[in-house]
Amino acid sequence: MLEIKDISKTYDNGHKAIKNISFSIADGEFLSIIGPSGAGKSTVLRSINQLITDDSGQILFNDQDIRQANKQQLRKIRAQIGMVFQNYNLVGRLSAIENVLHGALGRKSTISGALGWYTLSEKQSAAALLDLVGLGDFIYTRANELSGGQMQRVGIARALMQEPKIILTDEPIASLDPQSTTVVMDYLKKIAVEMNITVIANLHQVEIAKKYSDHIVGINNGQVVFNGQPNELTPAQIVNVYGNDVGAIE
Ligand SMILES: Nc1ncnc2c1ncn2[C@@H]1O[C@H](COP(=O)(O)OP(=O)(O)OP(=O)(O)O)[C@@H](O)[C@H]1O
Repeated sequence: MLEIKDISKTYDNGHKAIKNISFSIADGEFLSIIGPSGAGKSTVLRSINQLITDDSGQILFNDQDIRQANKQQLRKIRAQIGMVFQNYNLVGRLSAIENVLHGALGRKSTISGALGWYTLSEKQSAAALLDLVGLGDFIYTRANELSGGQMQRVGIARALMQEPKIILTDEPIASLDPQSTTVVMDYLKKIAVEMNITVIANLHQVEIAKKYSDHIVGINNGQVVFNGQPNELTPAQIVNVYGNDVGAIE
């Protein structure tokens, strides 16, 4: 269970990016954050694993306030939060399985991680995760020889290698064609449903958010203007979230 309580963030240039944001997320829930460009979606996501520090509020992860965690506690919390990136963040010259194994680094000693020493069981897990995302035939393919959709599935397998409780993903499908979008979203959904991993995704396309989410939070100008189930997101609510940024709605 993750509870975001009243978080606000003003960047160093004085811009108030988010204001008193609150919402909560149940375990295994697929939550989408929607809103126009610049609304504050990435700021919220970055707050959750404290890539930026908020000015005020609480972020409770299983009742522990992430904002109050010391370095060691934060490392433990971050180990439970996997990230899936818009631009995949893979090492192109390394194979799919080597990229997935990088997901285990947080649990290894610095030396064995730096030397790329992985146990047989870690290698077996990485191969099984690639199989899970439909890439069993591409284990030894170099990442830069994969399609965008396949690279994103490697990114998902790498996040899973971390054995996370939560996956955070900022625009995971922004660089993908419609067919790859469906495949990647289907796998993210499967992870939430079958592995009970909470998925929090910033999404630009409302229809995709409605199709895949259990719960949607709409942000406009740094504030929550919608917090509910997809079927509660009526056309009027969508206008409320996007204002005049109609292009984003389609
Ligand atoms: N490091 C920063 N310093 C100053 N202002 C920032 C910084 N990062 C973001 N902002 C500003 O804060 C606001 C919210 O940004 P954020 O990236 O969270 O929005 P977003 O909803 O994710 O937008 P997009 O959909 O375009 O990615 C924007 O006005 C942005 O310009």
